[in-house]
Amino acid sequence: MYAVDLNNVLKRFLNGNEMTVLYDNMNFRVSEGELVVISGKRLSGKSTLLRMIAAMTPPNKGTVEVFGQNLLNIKKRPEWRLQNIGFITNEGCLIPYLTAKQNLLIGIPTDDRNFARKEREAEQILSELGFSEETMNDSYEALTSKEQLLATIGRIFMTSPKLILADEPTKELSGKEGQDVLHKLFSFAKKQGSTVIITSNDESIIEKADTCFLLENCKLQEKKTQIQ
Ligand SMILES: Nc1ncnc2c1ncn2[C@@H]1O[C@H](COP(=O)(O)OP(=O)(O)OP(=O)(O)O)[C@@H](O)[C@H]1O
Repeated sequence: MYAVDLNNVLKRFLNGNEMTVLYDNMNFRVSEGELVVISGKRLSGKSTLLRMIAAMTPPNKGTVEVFGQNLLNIKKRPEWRLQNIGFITNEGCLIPYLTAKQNLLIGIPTDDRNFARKEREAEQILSELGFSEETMNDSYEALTSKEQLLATIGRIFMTSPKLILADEPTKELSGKEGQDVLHKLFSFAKKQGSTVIITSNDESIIEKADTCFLLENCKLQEKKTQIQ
């Protein structure tokens, strides 16, 4: 079974009278535990591909399967997403008015008998990611871009999703900062056996991939990375 399996996918959008075809008869397979980077020009459809894998937008034709499940057959998509997917984007993945720590604890009621243990776990994760007691109790929107990305990664560490999708996560960070943050994410994913699909045109990220694809002319083509 593949982590992700797209078969003969067509995806298009109608904007006014203009039809944009993003993918035509596209196939894409990712094995469990693989680290895949997808690169491509602006507006080639990288973000849409991740959104499709997260069951946020359907294909017009073809099938999208995640861990063997055809996404069209999922009844409760938000629940399915919460259970299976960690999604990192630049648009802010966490709740702005909650603190970094509260964001890690979403879904765990304060009267849950495991709450205190989970709270300690959240503190430990955030502290390992470089948060002080003060910053972990700051509202998410008060954090810097780097801290917001780290908090999102903290949420991923807390929930251990089987599939991690990251849409140009380091776009707002300097090269070195971005690499440090992603290094933490990649080590975690390898340890947990999580599958990672990341969109980026950054060579330093591409060279970490097990497999790299280029999205071009409505298809994904495997691209040799520099170290292969
Ligand atoms: N919901 C939508 N409705 C209409 N058009 C859309 C929708 N979502 C995406 N598009 C169009 O699909 C195209 C690809 O967008 P997408 O954001 O997937 O590309 P991208 O490769 O991630 O771009 P970038 O590198 O700029 O982030 C764009 O032309 C966009 O306008």
